[in-house]
Amino acid sequence: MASRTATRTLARAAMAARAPLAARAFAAAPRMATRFAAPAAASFQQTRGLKTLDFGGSQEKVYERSDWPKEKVLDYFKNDTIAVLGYGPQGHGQGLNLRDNGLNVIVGVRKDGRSWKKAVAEGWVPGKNLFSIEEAADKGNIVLNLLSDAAQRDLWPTIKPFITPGKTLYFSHGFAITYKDQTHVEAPAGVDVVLCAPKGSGATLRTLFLEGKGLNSSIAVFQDVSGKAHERVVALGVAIGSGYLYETTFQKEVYSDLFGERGVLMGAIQGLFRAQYDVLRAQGHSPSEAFNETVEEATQSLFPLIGAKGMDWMYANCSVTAQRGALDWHQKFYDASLPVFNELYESVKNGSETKRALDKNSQPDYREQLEVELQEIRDSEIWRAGSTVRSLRPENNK
Ligand SMILES: NC(=O)C1=CN([C@@H]2O[C@H](COP(=O)(O)OP(=O)(O)OC[C@H]3O[C@@H](n4cnc5c(N)ncnc54)[C@H](OP(=O)(O)O)[C@@H]3O)[C@@H](O)[C@H]2O)C=CC1
Ligand SMILES: CC(=O)[C@](C)(O)C(=O)O
Ligand SMILES: [Mg+2]
Ligand SMILES: [Mg+2]
Repeated sequence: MASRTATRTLARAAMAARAPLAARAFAAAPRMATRFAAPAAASFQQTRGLKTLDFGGSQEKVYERSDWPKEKVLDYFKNDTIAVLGYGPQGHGQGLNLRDNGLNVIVGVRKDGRSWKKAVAEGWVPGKNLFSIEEAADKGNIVLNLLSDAAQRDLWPTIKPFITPGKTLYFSHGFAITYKDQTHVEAPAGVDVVLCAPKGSGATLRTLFLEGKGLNSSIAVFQDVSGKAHERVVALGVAIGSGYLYETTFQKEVYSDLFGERGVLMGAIQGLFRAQYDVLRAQGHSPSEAFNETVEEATQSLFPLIGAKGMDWMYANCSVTAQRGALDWHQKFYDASLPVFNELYESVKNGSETKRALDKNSQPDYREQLEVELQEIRDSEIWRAGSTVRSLRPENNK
């Protein structure tokens, strides 16, 4: 019921949005698009670093790292030991960025596992700043729980005794706390519980930091015992290498994140690429043509234009033939996918997605199982064709 009402509401919103879109005569040539480009978001208040900005008509607060220069961050955390539990993509990115920022940071992972070896290879020293999960949780007064979400459930009874009053417990996902009926992770008494969720891969968090840039992250406070939880999570967000921070709640973060990664960011794009490629192949196009027209042109040419200046900018840099056709067809794709997105959101909200992630990713061979499916993707024609196409990029072909 609820999802049907939501579908109807969204469909109505879509109808309302359609008219002005058509009327806006999107046939703008590139130079027109530049002239009529929307003004940069207006800033209404600015206490250095904190701004209220207009996001498409809604006012939201964002925090920028300009309010937290390196010396201030160093001073702020001078008496703290930051323990990073887990060394997956986020443990790696956040841990190394904290270390390079000069903070007192230690890593906790299970001894001699894959993460332990990776941490040693990246300069963490056993007994100095690399410990078992229990030892690190004990030594740290700010504990960054960056274990896999399934391990956060399974190891909570082990970690909990070390999260004593006065400490700060930090997550990069609202998963464990929001779905506490499934994870049994309850905020411990006397502890600040905060979230800073980088909106991108840990690898990108690291590479952007090294380039002097920053990934955006969302922040939230679930439990504020010290009265300083908000300030501390902003400082931590900056210290791990975020560019700017926007506010959310644990629940909003986990709903949107699980939805987005299953949707456009990963699952939906994989499905769309595959469907288009299969039609082209069935109609007699060669693998290289099908791949180029589906993936290579998207990632190498058109999608970066969306990233640079928005959807209308990508349109404006394509032929008017392409613009006319894509504007006409986009609605059909919207209509076809809207019910799937609604079904997905419902599946996130009712706990089915988290239940499956917890069940699957707590199996002893979960990584091998995932790898089997990744290998199937790698072995499929589309991605084998892609490998050859990538090898032909001049920069890969020296
Ligand atoms: N990947 C990303 O870029 C993003 C992730 N997040 C969130 O950040 C958190 C960390 O995710 P991510 O960095 O991807 O890490 P992973 O999900 O890949 O988890 C990796 C860590 O969990 C450890 N682990 C898994 N199972 C166990 C176990 N049974 N006992 C002990 N350790 C275990 C692994 O250790 P070992 O190697 O020893 O198995 C490894 O150090 C999650 O909450 C995730 O949702 C948020 C934003 C983006
Ligand atoms: C990279 C990221 O933010 C994801 C896709 O949500 C995740 O890895 O969980
Ligand atoms: Mg995410
Ligand atoms: Mg995620």
